[in-house]
Order: sequence, then structure tokens, then C-alpha cells
Amino acid sequence: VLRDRRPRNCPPGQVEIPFFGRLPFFDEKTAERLRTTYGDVVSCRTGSFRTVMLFDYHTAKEVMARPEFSDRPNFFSSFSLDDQKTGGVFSSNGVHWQHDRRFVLRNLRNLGMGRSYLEEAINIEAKALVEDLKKYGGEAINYPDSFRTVALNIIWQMVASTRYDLRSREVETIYRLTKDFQNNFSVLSFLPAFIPALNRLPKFFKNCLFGDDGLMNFVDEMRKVVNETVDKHLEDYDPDNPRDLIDEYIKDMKESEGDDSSLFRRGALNQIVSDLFGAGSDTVNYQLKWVAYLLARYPEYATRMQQQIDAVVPRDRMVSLDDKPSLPLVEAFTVEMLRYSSMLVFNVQRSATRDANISGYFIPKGTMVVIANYSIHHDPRYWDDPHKFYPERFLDDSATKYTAPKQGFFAFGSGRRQCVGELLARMELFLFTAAIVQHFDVRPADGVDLSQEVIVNLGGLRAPADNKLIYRPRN
Ligand code: HEM
Repeated sequence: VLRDRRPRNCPPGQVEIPFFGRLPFFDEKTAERLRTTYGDVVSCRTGSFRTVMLFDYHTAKEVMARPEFSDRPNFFSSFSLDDQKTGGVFSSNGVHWQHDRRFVLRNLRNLGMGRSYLEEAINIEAKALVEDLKKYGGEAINYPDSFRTVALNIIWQMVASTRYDLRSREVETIYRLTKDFQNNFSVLSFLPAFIPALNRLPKFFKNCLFGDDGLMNFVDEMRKVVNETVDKHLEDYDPDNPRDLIDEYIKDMKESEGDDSSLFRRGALNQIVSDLFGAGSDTVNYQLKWVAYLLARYPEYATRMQQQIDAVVPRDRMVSLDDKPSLPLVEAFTVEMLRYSSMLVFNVQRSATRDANISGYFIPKGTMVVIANYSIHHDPRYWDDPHKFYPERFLDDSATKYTAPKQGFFAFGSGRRQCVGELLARMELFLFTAAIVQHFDVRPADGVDLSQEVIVNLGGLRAPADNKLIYRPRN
């Protein structure tokens, strides 16, 4: 019990039950309560993990930039598809992370991230999305799977040269398993990660208590998809014609054959592919649900965006990135959507690699560091009327120019582990939002009241609850 106590000069926090700590939480309300009671730096503990939560933007920026807070917690690698559990970008650490992150950034850039020629690929998906939504013929529908497939198609073409038809059966298994996992998800699902001893429970109990099977089935299916994709690339590999990120990796792997110190390994490649599949498609999918929800809830913004688009883009042409300066409200709408939705309630966890100090408090090695993104995005110190959806906050006084947020914005994290897909995600959100607005009036179905914002929280991922919306083609 003594060893388990909160160390001296640790940040303040709730009373902790010895050995167990407190149940993990993933919602913004609990975080806000902690901030109100204990201030901008709060500590809490679940099982063997102590967490420090930061609520102040400037402290968060400074801490995320420090090398001693660049690691992810070890439990992230539990589900790694790498047999050595060290490779990949999202969950890896140290030299393996540096190596794989550098590879991914270089290749995403070479494959068009942030460049206008990727726009063509995004607009092919945008057109496919428009056609898919038209097929519903004005029927009221939940958020369609095509939101996910268009996002998946962009990243999957860069990674594996593969594009799925928006109504293809091939992606259905993955989507079904994701939904099964999400339906069985509860706060308890994460307990074994925090209290490793629970992993020793018999499988039957683990499944009943933590819904283990759903997660494992999903991981197994991902492993199958990734293995098949990489195997096929190895079979067809032509060193003179690398087609995508997997081929580029195979090229480096072949060139370093015989070098035992090389970090180009099949296991690491598998994990990189899986990271990009998940981080590159689910994120944009959930943000597109928010776009649709907010368009239906605030049609006045949709109308104003339509006026801006109609003034510069003929209806038979898709909006392009060159149109951006003429469409400041579209950009302001997507950035306000990122802030307002705060899809990730907390930034992805980091871990202290050594004993450290934050704002004068002692932070023991191994402490998880979490940034309260939702709280920062709704903090009146940085935002006027923070709970109001107000895209104008990102327009200049004449409302003719987009102005980027200067502080208080954390949607893509910060520092050495900042999102590698930010440029890509911003391009996608701008072009997909513009495509939906240009072609549809999005409205709630009869009887659906969007003012009661009902949120589904999946382990810290906030999404609007399924709402029947109508995508009515514009004349
Ligand atoms: C709107 C969509 C997206 C949001 C809101 C988002 C947000 C984030 C956040 C908050 C982090 C953690 C950063 C940190 O620790 O400070 C992250 C990491 C990451 N994101 Fe994104 N992301 C999005 C889209 C994408 C896309 C399209 C890709 C695909 C290329 C991607 C790939 C990654 C990867 C690989 C990491 C891990 C980086 C590392 O640990 O070094 N993300 N993202």
C-alpha cells in the first residue's frame, strides 16, 4: 500500500483505491470535473498506470515537444502485427519509431500528400461519394459506410494501390467486425490494458467481462488483410516500377538484405500498413459523420457555402484546392468542425521515458501523459463562446479570408509525434465537405431533432449518434 501511494509532489487528483486506482474514463465531462476541482495539471491512476492530464494549451504544447514525452505507453504494442512488437509508427518507440515514421512521412509526401496531384484521387472519391449518396434517392439514411470507404480508398491507394467499390463486399467483413467490437465496447474493455494481471483470467471470463473476442476477431481479420496484401506485393514486385508505399518498403528491405542491423523488416512493414489503414480511414470517416451532422443541424452555413461555391465553380466541375481562397467559409467550417467535435477527447497517450517535471510537479518515469483536447477546444481562455458552433471565428473581419487558429487547437496533436496524415486529412475534409455541399441539401429526417446532441463515445472517440438524414440532390 505504501509503495502504491501517490508519489510526493505529484500533481493533485482524486483519492485512489490501493492497487486498483480508479476506473478509466474516456469522456469530456469527467475530465472537466477534474479540471474544475484540481486545476490545469491533474493526476489519476488506473491499475498500474499513473496518468497526468494537462488542460492548459501552452503547457500541453511545451510538454508534447519534449523528447522525454515522445514515447507511447507499452501496452499500445499488445496488438501489434509485428512479431517483434517493435515496428510501426503509431505504437512504436525509440529508434524503430523514428525509422518507420521517417519512412512513412517521406513516402506519403512522394506519393502526393499535401500536393495538388493527390487532389485528383480525392476528387475521384468525392465524385463516387456523390453518386453513392444520389443512389439513396432522397431516402432517410444513417451515416453511410461510403464515408469510410472513400477515406480508406485514398490511403489504401497510396499504400497498396487498391481501391474498393463503395458498395463492395470486400470491405464488409472489416466493417462488420469493427461494428461488432464497437457494439460490445464498454469502459471495462480497456481494464486488462491497465491491470495486466487480468490477462491471466481464463478466456471465457475475459470474454464475458471485457468483450475480448470482438477485439481479437478484429485484430485477426486485420492481420489477414495485411498479410494477404503484403504477400501479393512481394509476388508481383518489380524493382523498376515501385507502385506504392509497400513496394518502396520492399525495395529498401531487399537492398538491406544481409544487414542484420537493418530496421527494414517484414514485421515492421505489416504494422506500418495496419497503422495507416486504421489511422487513415477511421479518423476521416468519423469526421465526415460530424460534417453531415453539422450541415443538417446548421443549414444556414450550408446555404452560405453553396453560394460561395456556386459563384466560382460550375456545377459540372468538382471543387478544387485552387478554389480555396474563394471558399473561406468551407475551410472555416471544416476547421470549426474539428474544434467543435473534438473527435479525440484526449490526445493519443504519451509516456514519460524518465523522471521529469511538469509545471513544478514531479512526474515519475512511466507516467502516461494525456492532453485534454476537448477541454482545450472548449476553454474560454482561448475561445469566445466555446460551446457554440461558429465557423466565423476562423474568418477575418470582412469574412472574406480564412484565418488559422493561433492557439487552443490540438486536433492533430503536437510535437514530435504530431499526426503524420494531417495534410492529407485537411485536403480530404475540405474536398469531401465541398462535394457534399455542392451537390446536396442535407436535412434531418422527419421527427429527428438534431439540437439534442447525442454523442457515442468509443474509448475517447466522440461521434454523433446515428441520425437519419436526407441527402437531397440540389437542382
Ligand atoms: C481528421 C483526421 C485525423 C485526425 C483528427 C488525426 C489525429 C491524430 C492525433 C491526435 C494523433 C496523435 C498525435 C500526438 O501524439 O501528438 C495522430 C497520430 C497519427 N496519425 Fe492522425 N489524424 C487524422 C488523420 C490521419 C490520416 C489520414 C493518417 C494517414 C496517413 C493519419 C496517421 C497518423 C499516424 C500514423 C499517427 C501516429 C504518429 C506517431 O505516433 O508518430 N492520421 N493523429
